[in-house]
Amino acid sequence: MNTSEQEEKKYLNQILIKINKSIAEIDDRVETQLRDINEAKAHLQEHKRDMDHLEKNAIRESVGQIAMMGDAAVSKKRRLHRLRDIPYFGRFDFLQKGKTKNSPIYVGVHNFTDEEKNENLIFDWRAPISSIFYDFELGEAFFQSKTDKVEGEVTRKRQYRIRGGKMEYMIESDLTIQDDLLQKELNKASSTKMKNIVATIQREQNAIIRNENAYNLIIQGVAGSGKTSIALHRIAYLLYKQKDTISSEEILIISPNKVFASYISNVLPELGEESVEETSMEDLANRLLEYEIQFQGFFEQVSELLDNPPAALQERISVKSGLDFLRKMDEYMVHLENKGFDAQDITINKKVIPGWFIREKFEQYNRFPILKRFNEIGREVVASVYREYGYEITGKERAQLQQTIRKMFPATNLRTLYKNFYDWLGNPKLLKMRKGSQYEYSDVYPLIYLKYKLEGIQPFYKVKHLIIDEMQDYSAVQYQVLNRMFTCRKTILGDINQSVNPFSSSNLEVIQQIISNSDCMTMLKSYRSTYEITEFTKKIKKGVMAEPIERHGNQPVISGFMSIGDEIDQTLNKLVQFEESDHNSIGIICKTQEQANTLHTAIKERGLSIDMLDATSASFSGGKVLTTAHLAKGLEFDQVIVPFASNTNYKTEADLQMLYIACTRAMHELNLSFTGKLTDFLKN
Ligand SMILES: Nc1ncnc2c1ncn2[C@@H]1O[C@H](COP(=O)(O)OP(=O)(O)OP(=O)(O)O)[C@@H](O)[C@H]1O
Repeated sequence: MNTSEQEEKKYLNQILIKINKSIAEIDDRVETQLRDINEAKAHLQEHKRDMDHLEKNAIRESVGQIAMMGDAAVSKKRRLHRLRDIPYFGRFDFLQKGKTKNSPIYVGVHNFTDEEKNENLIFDWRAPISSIFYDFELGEAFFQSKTDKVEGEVTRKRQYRIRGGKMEYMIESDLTIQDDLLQKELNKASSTKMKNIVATIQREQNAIIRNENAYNLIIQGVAGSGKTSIALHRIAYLLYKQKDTISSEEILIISPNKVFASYISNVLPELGEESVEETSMEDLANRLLEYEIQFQGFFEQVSELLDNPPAALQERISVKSGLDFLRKMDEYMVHLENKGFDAQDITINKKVIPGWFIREKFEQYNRFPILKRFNEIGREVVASVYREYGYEITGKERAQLQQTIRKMFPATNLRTLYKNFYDWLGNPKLLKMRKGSQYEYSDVYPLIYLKYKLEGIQPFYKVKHLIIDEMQDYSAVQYQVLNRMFTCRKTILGDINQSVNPFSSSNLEVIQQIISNSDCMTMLKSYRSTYEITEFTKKIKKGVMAEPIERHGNQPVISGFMSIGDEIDQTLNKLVQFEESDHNSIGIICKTQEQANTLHTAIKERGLSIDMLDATSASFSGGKVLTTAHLAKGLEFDQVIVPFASNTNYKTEADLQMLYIACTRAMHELNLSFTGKLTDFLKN
């Protein structure tokens, strides 16, 4: 039963031998299959002339089948290679009620079966029985099998750290075990890509990952609570549990930007699943608007708001993001329906088609969006002229007819109708175009909503599960559009305290109001930062309920300077010191891109290097990074420096959010600096 560590190591070696044997068997099998394919192809080539159609097809089919078996073997081999590195990370001994013999259950990233003995040696972390590992300590326990609740007792529990097939350590379970391994994991320096947390998933996180009952699941979690990690593990879980009904191509993630997407890109492959498609609200908008409309990006909108925004801009943004605005748009649609279409008599070849007939057809086709009705009305007119007068309308007359019908409606162009909407609203100033006929970002989703109403847009039926990260950054209008475009199940996650645009953000109530049939789960424990950093950030945003993990480090330091030059100098010194530290990454996080640019120039002048992230960046490489709070959202660094924390730089509600986001990116160390007076947000 592998009681001692020595026995565990011996057992590990036996497992590795079996895994290696399986790999060798697959290699043999693939080699044979390859030979079979080549022989079949050669045979086909040689005897092509003597074969009939059916014989040729039979050979091609069998080559296809062997190739498919080959593909399956390759992916199995990939899984075995992963197991060879880390075969398992946990074990528990479960004595099922009514049985006398308990069996050790080893839990790993994948299943592994001894095919000769037909014995499961490693259980996939997503298997029903593996939930015991996450949900229970020693004592009574149960799991839900496909059909029953299976009860029993956990008599032993262990966790292992195995890397490269070598056991680095093993922890025997008592009640605090989870914390021991978790502490070790969290103490580690950051990595360039987000890691899987499969060995240390916490109970409340497990409940979210395995929640299959909720049709839509909304997760509000404090900074660093593992929302993104959990969402990715949930995808892996659903792909495993519902493999007959959902595949990775049918899952879509809406994430804030390409940098973030690159940062999280390793988690699913590490868990043995294919990556899933990722998009952003802007990419999606372009798709829905068929790339025909130019608009400002979200990043630019946020930048404008951080730079003394005019009150009118703030008003335009907040008006256009609320549910009331949508109601107005719906009223406008009713107005267009009732009063917009001005049906008139039409004369074709001296034959009159009365206006009432045209109106009747307009109303009869009300299951079509308005702009899609005109062709139908035209068809009806053609048929009726033939029926009533026995006259067949010519091609030219037909084109003329269509044009006449279209003219009965104020416009058929989305842009014009959108503009008309503001005139109808009695507030034309609410629409302000940017240079080059570019729309403001706040107009993009209202435009899509109007397009949907006027022309109809086909929903993305192929997507069977939609994940929306950073939910707080999307407006009610955006949720309405998403809800119509994606009729599938959704997992929506975010943190209202990390909104980068307070004028258009959505809180939980708004989201729940729009995404009906949703369950909400809250995560309060914060895993990313040390106790000291989490407590510090809680003072910046009062009322945040984050519970810090008991992992201690240095107190955050705030340094004041007499001149900006001195402040920049110290920032550069810190960058030099970082090279000698144990840390893998440092993030210098500014409020605005302009400030980041200033620092970048100073860094280069000093002959130092740093990776600057801006709105055009597409990947995250860790190490030394200079960026803005907006782009740093979702990322994390061993050490964070927040420069320019003065009362002139951080003074508005939007600034406060940025400061909070910047500070919560720090895992182990946080330094802030200012010139002149410290921002009030840091005085407590
Ligand atoms: N159970 C866990 N075991 C180990 N590490 C964990 C666990 N939960 C979270 N973490 C770590 O905490 C950090 C934060 O996780 P993640 O980025 O998923 O949180 P988040 O809630 O999305 O954060 P934010 O909203 O602040 O961007 C990551 O380093 C992640 O690996």
